[in-house]
Amino acid sequence: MPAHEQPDGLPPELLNNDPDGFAWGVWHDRTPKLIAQIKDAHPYGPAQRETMDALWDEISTGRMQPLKSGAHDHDLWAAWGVEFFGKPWLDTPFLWSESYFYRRVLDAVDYFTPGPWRGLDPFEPMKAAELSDPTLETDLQALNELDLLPPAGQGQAKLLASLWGNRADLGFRIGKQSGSLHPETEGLISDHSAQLWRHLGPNAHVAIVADNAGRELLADLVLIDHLLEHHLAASVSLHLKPHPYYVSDATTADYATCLRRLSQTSGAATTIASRLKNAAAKGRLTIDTHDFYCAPWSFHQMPNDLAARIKTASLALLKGDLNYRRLVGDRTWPATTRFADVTDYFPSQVAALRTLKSDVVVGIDKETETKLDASSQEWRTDGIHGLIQQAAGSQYPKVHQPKDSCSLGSGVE
Ligand SMILES: O=P(O)(O)OC[C@@]1(O)O[C@H](CO)[C@@H](O)[C@@H]1O
Repeated sequence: MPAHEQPDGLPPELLNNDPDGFAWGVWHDRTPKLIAQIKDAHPYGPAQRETMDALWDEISTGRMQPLKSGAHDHDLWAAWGVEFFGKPWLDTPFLWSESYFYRRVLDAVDYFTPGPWRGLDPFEPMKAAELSDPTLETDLQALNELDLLPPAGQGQAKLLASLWGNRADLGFRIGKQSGSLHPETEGLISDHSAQLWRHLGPNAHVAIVADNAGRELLADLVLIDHLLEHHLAASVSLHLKPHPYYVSDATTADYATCLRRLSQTSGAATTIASRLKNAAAKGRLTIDTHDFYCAPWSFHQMPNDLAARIKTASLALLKGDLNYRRLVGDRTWPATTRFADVTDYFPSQVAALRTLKSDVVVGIDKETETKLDASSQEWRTDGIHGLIQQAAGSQYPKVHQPKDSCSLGSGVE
């Protein structure tokens, strides 16, 4: 057995404690800046500020603590965190601990606590700033020219816009220069888009598991409209986060805001917004969510009720880096591992649209990997490279089986 493999045949999970790993920078550089930004963004009182500071102390010098005892989901997290609580944050898995960090931020700012701060999205000012960026108007006006292309060309352009919209992730930009943006296909290191389109048609039901609000969600909405308008889908369900997460992840409130923003730009954007509202009114565009979308586990542990809903889709389109980590497992997979091999447990046909922003990647051919490794680029994490991957089917042997689906406790749908 190769040295990097675990006895169960899976490569090890990515942890936080590798100074050369991507997670190291997240905890040492990005997290303190993010905590400072949240404190700056709202007129929080001393208790909330002290809790935020205490969280940073705990992460940087202490051991991971459970949620405060009054939290509605205290018991759930107590069970989920049993093997991690009491350990230094750096010695825990990257996927698990990052998710828990966002849960602790909501605790610190009283997001779930009955009282005046309940429901205030700590990341809202950062999301709003993106939607008021003056360059956004020009980008939305460009939709008018797109209308002049033949439908297939429009579709491909909108698919790529939805992919590259994922570059605009706000959490990722903290502490980084915004990289030079490549138009269209430059930077695309794996492209199964031709295969993806084959799953679509007048009777298709598409589930889009969204990632970020702002520019990315706007691009997703434009793509959804295209699918519905051009008979590439009979219906689309847009899966959003049930509460704020990973800074810019899209919630229902963000969806409503993005639709409003679309309708504020005259021409094609307004037309798209009104078609989408119409599709929503007719039940062709539905919104879905589940607490599991903010749980710290990979999709192998997707609860049965969510899996049953996803299973109705002809194709599930998973957006972004975090959904990719959860789909393939946040592990040290060799980059040449077949995408189909690590995703065939998923309840439906699945495609990933992802800008690479963390260490994990699969489905890259050897030649491409060698070329990228030889370049001076940090191609796995620089937020510039992207992929569109789709498993051709389940003709490959399963590399691993789904684990037992996770329990979300009582009171959760
Ligand atoms: O899912 P997204 O929005 O594309 O990316 C989320 C992300 O920015 O957050 C993590 C770092 O905090 C990384 O996994 C990833 O780069």
